[in-house]
Amino acid sequence: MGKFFDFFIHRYGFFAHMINNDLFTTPDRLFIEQDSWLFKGYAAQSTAWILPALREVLRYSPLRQMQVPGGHRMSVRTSSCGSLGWISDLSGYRYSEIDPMTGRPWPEIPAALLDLVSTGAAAADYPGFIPDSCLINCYRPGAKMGLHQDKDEQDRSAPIVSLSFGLPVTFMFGGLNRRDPVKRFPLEHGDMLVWGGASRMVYHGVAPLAQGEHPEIGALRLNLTFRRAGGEAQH
Ligand SMILES: O=C(O)CCC(=O)C(=O)O
Ligand SMILES: [Fe+2]
Repeated sequence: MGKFFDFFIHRYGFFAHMINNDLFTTPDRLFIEQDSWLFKGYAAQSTAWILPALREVLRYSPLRQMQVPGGHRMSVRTSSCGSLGWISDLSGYRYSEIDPMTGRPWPEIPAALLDLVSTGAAAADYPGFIPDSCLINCYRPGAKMGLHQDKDEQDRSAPIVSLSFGLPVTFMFGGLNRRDPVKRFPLEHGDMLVWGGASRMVYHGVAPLAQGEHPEIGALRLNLTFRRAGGEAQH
């Protein structure tokens, strides 16, 4: 009865939450795995302010294809905002306070996005989540991200909150070992995926993006991944 019971408890919890919160655009959250939830269309009605804010961030710290330690470049174009940004180069993966492309600190995470994400995390039972890093991933058709764990963060008690916009993609949600079975489900425009707790270190990735044209975003998928990368002292 485990999952069935869980479903009812969380369903009830969700509606209780909704009464006090009108930010939600869809009245549901879907159980993915222990401590992990999918909120369909959570941010779909917020693109009128999210996209201009993002454009501003990317004017300051542009998208680029980072080099991985093996030498080739990622198919995904990335940038960051927040006090720490995720970077990759020949010497490895890590977080940096400075954008290596501009030599300046990363731009701030727009305040309204912080609010949206903290509210979303709370609805997934992670109250008080304040990310210090937002990785911006931009996929063109064909771009993908292989199965990996997010393990460059110091504070693994915090969840990961991910918002997707534009073209749909197949998300792969595995287990704690690379060979564990992988659940596959679509991430579509406005979806929010929150994972943490017992699932914080799961292997995950996205399948190659299929061709298409999204009415608002064009032939792209944008993914914003909010994390707590530094220790408690980082804000
Ligand atoms: O694009 C996505 O949905 C996943 C991104 C991701 O896993 C990462 O940036 O670490
Ligand atoms: Fe990841």
